[in-house]
Amino acid sequence: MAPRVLISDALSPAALAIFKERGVEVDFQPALGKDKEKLAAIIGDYDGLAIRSATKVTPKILENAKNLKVVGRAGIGVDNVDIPAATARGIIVMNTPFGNSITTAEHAISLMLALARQIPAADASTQAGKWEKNRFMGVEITGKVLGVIGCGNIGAIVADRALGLKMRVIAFDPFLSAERAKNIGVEKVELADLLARADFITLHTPMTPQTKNILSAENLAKTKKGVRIINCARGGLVDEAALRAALDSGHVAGAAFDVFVEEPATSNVLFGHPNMICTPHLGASTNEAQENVALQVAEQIADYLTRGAITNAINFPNITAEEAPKLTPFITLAEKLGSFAGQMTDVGVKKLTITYEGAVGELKTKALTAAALAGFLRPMLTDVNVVSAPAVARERGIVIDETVRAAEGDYDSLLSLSVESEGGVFSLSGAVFNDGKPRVVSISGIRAEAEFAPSMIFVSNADKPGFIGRFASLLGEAGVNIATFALGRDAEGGSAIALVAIDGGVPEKVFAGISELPGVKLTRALKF
Ligand SMILES: NC(=O)C1=CN([C@@H]2O[C@H](COP(=O)(O)OP(=O)(O)OC[C@H]3O[C@@H](n4cnc5c(N)ncnc54)[C@H](O)[C@@H]3O)[C@@H](O)[C@H]2O)C=CC1
Ligand SMILES: O=C(O)CCC(=O)C(=O)O
Repeated sequence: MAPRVLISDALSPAALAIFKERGVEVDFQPALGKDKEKLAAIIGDYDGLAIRSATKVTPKILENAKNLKVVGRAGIGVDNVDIPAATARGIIVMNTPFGNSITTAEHAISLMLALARQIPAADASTQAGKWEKNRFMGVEITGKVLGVIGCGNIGAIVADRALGLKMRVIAFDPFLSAERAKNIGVEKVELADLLARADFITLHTPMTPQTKNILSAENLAKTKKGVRIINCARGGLVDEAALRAALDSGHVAGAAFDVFVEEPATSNVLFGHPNMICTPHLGASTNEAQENVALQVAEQIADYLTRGAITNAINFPNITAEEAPKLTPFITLAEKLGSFAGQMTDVGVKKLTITYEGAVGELKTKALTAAALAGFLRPMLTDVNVVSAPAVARERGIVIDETVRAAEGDYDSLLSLSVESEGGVFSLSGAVFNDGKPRVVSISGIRAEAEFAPSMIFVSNADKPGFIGRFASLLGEAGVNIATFALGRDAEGGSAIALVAIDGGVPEKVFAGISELPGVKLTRALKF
């Protein structure tokens, strides 16, 4: 059945064509994002959801999203998606990090120029027939200092355009390297320096606990008198009430905001001030940017739903369409080894060590580790998948150790798992054979090669004559058909293992009988 995607925001129709071309069924309901109840009622029917900023992907929506595999944000900020809740449900969240950056940077520059020359107020006055030539004295921007707070994609484009306008650009961004600052022609400064020196301040950070109210009353007081402030990033980076007071006192000469603490902003403490310019979150609103992000999000969602490729996911590593087929057998192997280890573990888990030997170490090991964790946790928890497993393991205090090393043994690629629990250590290794099928190749350090089968019995026993015969007869007498039988031992008369694939399940009585066979140390019925 073709995957189904719902577009619940005003996305460019360009997205529809992409989905259709890629064999994805699509429902375009651009007003639905604003109707939480209706969205919650129908979201269960879809595999993918494409949004802009009006749709709020809340835990309540996600609870109803029984089939949802991916949320794609046609834009940058994903603060309208509850990422932890989506991750916990195994839903990939993607954005389109570059498609609207130029457009948003241009909006910031437009607002800066509009502020410098009071264009909106001058326009209103002129069209009202007032011709107030003396009222609108502006400031020149050439030679002025622009302080950029947050110099990532958009901040760097704003800096580039401002340098073209002959401004001097200083930037505060703790994650901006000195080399990158040099390359883009900005002076990297501390926040206090920026506040003291900037004639214009423009904000381009995400909203985080560190950036919330980064322009607080205290920091606004440290700015140069007559500073002008532009916010095209997120409402709440500037304390709105404190800014209103600073505008009223004349300390801040003007401000231009595209974003507000509460959106849609139909009333706001900043509204009505003569030196305030406001736009309704228009940063990304150009035909070019909307076409870019719509095409990109549709490609990304379709790629994931039809080919397993992951691009620009916030909560999972990227996997290209070329990598996906190479990775798939190892994902299966990692999941099966994890599941085997999970079914062998019934006491508190302390640590999981995953070792990649040889060529497999060059693949996306983060994705493989996530698959192994999902397999491992699934016997203990329902509803865990490769997206949610790392977060679930972290939540449970399980230490994850990932090691990559060169091939040492007989396999080009070997994946090993070792579980340290209150009951001791259990380890196993596996490989993908030339037929593309994953096999377990050793258990607790004992070599035994076996394909995974839906129903298996694992036995660890003392290597004594007669055990195999008794074990096989017990199964035979109970009418349990053996499909494959793998054996191994560490030394003659030492420890031995048997991994047996059977047709159908293991009756409870048979299982109890195996446990009672002489020499049996441990037995488990396994399902894959
Ligand atoms: N108004 C609109 O319509 C649009 C708004 N945006 C918003 O613009 C903002 C920037 O987007 P991008 O440049 O694409 O993001 P980005 O991730 O490329 O850049 C953000 C920068 O902020 C820096 N940063 C993080 N914490 C910081 C801190 N405590 N102090 C100073 N800098 C810090 C990061 O190091 C990074 O360089 C985002 O909030 C995004 O949601 C993006 C597109 C459209
Ligand atoms: O989709 C929009 O209009 C808003 C864009 C935005 O804020 C973002 O991409 O972060």
